[in-house]
Amino acid sequence: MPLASAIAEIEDHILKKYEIRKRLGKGAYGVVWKALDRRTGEIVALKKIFDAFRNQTDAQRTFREIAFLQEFTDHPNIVKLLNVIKAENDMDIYLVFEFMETDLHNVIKRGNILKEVHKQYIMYQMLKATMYIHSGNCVHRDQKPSNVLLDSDCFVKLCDFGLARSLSQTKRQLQRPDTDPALTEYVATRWYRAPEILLASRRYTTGVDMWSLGCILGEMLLGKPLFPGSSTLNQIERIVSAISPPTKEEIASIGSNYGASILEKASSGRPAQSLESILPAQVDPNAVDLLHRLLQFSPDRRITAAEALRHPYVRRFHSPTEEITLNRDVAPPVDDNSQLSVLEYRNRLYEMIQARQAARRQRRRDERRRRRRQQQQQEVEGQQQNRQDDDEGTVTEPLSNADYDDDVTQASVTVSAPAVAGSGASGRGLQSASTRRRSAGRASRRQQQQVQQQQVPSGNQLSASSVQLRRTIGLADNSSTLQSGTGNYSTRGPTPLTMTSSVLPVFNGGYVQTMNSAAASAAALLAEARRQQSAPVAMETGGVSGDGDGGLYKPRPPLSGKRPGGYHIRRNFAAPGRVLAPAAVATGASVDSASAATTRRGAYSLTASAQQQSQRQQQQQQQQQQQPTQLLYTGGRRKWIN
Ligand SMILES: Nc1ncnc2c1ncn2[C@@H]1O[C@H](COP(=O)(O)OP(=O)(O)OP(=O)(O)O)[C@@H](O)[C@H]1O
Repeated sequence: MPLASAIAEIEDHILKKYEIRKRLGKGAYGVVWKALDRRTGEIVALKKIFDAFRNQTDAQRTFREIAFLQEFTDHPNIVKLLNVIKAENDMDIYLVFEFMETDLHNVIKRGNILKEVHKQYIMYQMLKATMYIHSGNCVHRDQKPSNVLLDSDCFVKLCDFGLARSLSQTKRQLQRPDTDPALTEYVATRWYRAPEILLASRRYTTGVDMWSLGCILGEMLLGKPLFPGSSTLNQIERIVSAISPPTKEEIASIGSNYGASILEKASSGRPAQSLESILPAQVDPNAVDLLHRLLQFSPDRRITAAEALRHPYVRRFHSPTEEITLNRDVAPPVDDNSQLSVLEYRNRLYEMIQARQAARRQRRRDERRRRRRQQQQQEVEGQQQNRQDDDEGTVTEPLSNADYDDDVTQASVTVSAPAVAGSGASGRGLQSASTRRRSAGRASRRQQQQVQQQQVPSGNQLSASSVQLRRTIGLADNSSTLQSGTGNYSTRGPTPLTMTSSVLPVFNGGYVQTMNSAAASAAALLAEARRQQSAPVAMETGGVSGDGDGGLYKPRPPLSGKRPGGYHIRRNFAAPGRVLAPAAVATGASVDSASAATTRRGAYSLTASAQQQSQRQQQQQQQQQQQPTQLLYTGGRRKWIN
């Protein structure tokens, strides 16, 4: 559809806020566009749900989608709803989401793009999101490749919660004698529908999502849908011909005579195959094993998301600290079982929108106040320090640290050159230690101010969904080894934030502590930025081994050719205790040896020598050789190339 006619579908008050860039996709309920938020410069996905309150079912679906998205907003693998805007005609609704570059359906369709490591990483992230939803006693019920959004780093976000349901509310409903069976029926996409749903069982569990995940895994392995049934009967036929046949007890447990008779009919049709015979011969045996465990006829036998996260297929990504759960039942504010009138749903939704707007305004006010206070405080501190420096005499220029700079420029993100006070051994030791410390401190403050004064870049320079972390680090040294340091972090984007982490004195071999502290500061800043912006923010930092960013990295399969190295920048930080320095990631070494490696690196930055430099270059070359197969992502949707 040409952009002009797309724009004609969008109301003026929306166009004032968002500049439409292109159409991204269309589902049964809405059209999604890529758009620029004119206020923040952020690129977003704008979904228009047409006639959102056409009837009770649609009104309930719209309400549920928004309610569940709000509940699950804290999970990194679930798409974030940034805004909900009502239409002037009171019929449509606009949802604003963080933007993702493509979806899994499009990627699979392009053929041969996903390497094994990508499939594993996608499954891992899907399992994480699913475990989170299930831990809130909810089911998504519509997992399929087009609802798996992806970016060029192979980062996954699950979307479309229009069919999500709370199992605690469903359980209460089933206990009621007057239960209307129609309420438990739903129309998820057939190819990903679990057998119990196809067979009209009224007892559904989190197992329905696990089945869909099996179908998604099968589709990634096969390169096309695993069970593309043309009707409900044909769907069941395809399933029973490929998986182990259900036992009599399993059939009886469906609790539906209709289901049992359909199953009988389907089983007598097609000749039995096996999953292995459908899949290509060279498929990873771990993938086949996980597939078998997901595609069990009986939901009780199906592997759970929590169990699957420990499966060998996703082992290389398994990280318990990142596999978070919700320790409460999630339920939408209107009980799923009490159907309201169309008007009631609409009014409840409008109330929700107003409450969100008020909360956002308040957050902005608080943020402005906080920034003003912070600025005043920094000015006072700066004046005090300058007075103190002047009292003490000599002012010298900060020492540069070219080595450190070298390291930093390897990464693709902005990292300011640090001011590092060197030891005598560095050959720059003519100044006194106290002068060096003062000048480094002054330079660090100056840099911090420069970072704060940075203009917020416009949306095309920086996607605000990926607020960049700028980092300056000043290391003060008073012996030949690294002893203490501070890391200054700041985010850029709609609401720039800064933070300084003071690192407790550490000793040679204790560099991990520095890294832990850096990770903790970065994580705290990220949380704060998220809180203040009610928007998805991520931080990025760069560097290589020993730059104090431990814990911010994670091995991940690069889908993008943009960043070198066998590790990728981490968007959501693990608990500070978990340190995975790039050196360790690249070599598969443990944290202890990462610590040792980074300590050497720390010492190196202070005592540069040609020999160490060549050692480091060799190490970098090795790291580059070890990186997994890379894909080039040339930007834009559907532009994935090998
Ligand atoms: N945040 C996003 N960023 C980029 N593309 C998106 C985003 N959200 C949705 N899309 C694209 O739009 C398509 C439709 O979105 P969505 O599934 O939310 O619509 P729907 O009408 O609810 O679909 P369905 O027919 O599956 O119910 C997705 O498959 C995806 O390609």
